[in-house]
Amino acid sequence: MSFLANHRFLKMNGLGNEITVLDLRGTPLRVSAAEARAIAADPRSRFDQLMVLHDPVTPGTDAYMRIYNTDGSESGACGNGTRCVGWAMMTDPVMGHASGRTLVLETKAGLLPTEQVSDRVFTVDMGPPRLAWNEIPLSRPFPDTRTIAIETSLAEAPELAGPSAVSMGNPHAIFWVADANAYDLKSIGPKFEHDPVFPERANISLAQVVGSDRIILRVWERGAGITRACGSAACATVVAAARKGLTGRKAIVSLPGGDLLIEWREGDDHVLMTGPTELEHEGTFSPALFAGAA
Ligand SMILES: N[C@H](CCC[C@H](N)C(=O)O)C(=O)O
Repeated sequence: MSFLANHRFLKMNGLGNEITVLDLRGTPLRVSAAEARAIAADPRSRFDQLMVLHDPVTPGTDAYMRIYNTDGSESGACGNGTRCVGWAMMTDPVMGHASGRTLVLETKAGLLPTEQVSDRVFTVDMGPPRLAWNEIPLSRPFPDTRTIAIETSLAEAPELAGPSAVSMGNPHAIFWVADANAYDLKSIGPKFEHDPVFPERANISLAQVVGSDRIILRVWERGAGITRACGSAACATVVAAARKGLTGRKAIVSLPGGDLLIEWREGDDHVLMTGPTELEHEGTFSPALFAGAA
């Protein structure tokens, strides 16, 4: 029987981005890709991202997080999920051992200082963007990632070319469009996600700049498909927009699930993301879920 049988989880969301939080601190256990897919398949625990808490690795941090997509693949960043973990570690009666209003979380991509702004609102320091082609990563050199060339060209939307590329600990491609709602993202998203220029695939955003401090954004997520919000995509988009002179370094990003405030701080170049969290319910995994999942 899987160690996950009867294990407790929280079903949360950050702006409608579906997040399941699972605490494995105090154990050496690790969720497999098949187990993640099994958790995603149950409507009670379904997620766009599964956030798994592990014991801290770097001294001074509060927890190490592994982040799984619906397809079982792992990501180095999830902005909305990180806010949810912040809430869980400060507020949940079982997971909430943290004292005070700040935490430092860690993923394979780096440290994420997380601060409670009010009851359910959190700011995550998403760190500096990675802008060099080999850090994103792209499969061949581009001296300037503000605009890159891709191989995919769509007969139905030839204007979708020359996206910006940014890593926020996970790879993002941002297409600048006049109307973010004018496209069938479900059809075009997977084609760009798998473009050969993205060796680790990419999260695909359609960004409509509506002012020097406001962007409308829709996202097709690597490994998860269309989500109602993607925090790291919002961060990547404001960085790319500011680099192109389309907005300033601080902007509201309006996603289908609601708004995020993003600031690309001067000085240390860190990107700060502020937005809400919501607890939907808690539950325990049915043992039957993992029959066949190693
Ligand atoms: N929803 C997440 C992003 C998940 C990233 C994932 N789809 C990947 O990079 O594989 C967010 O709020 O940042």
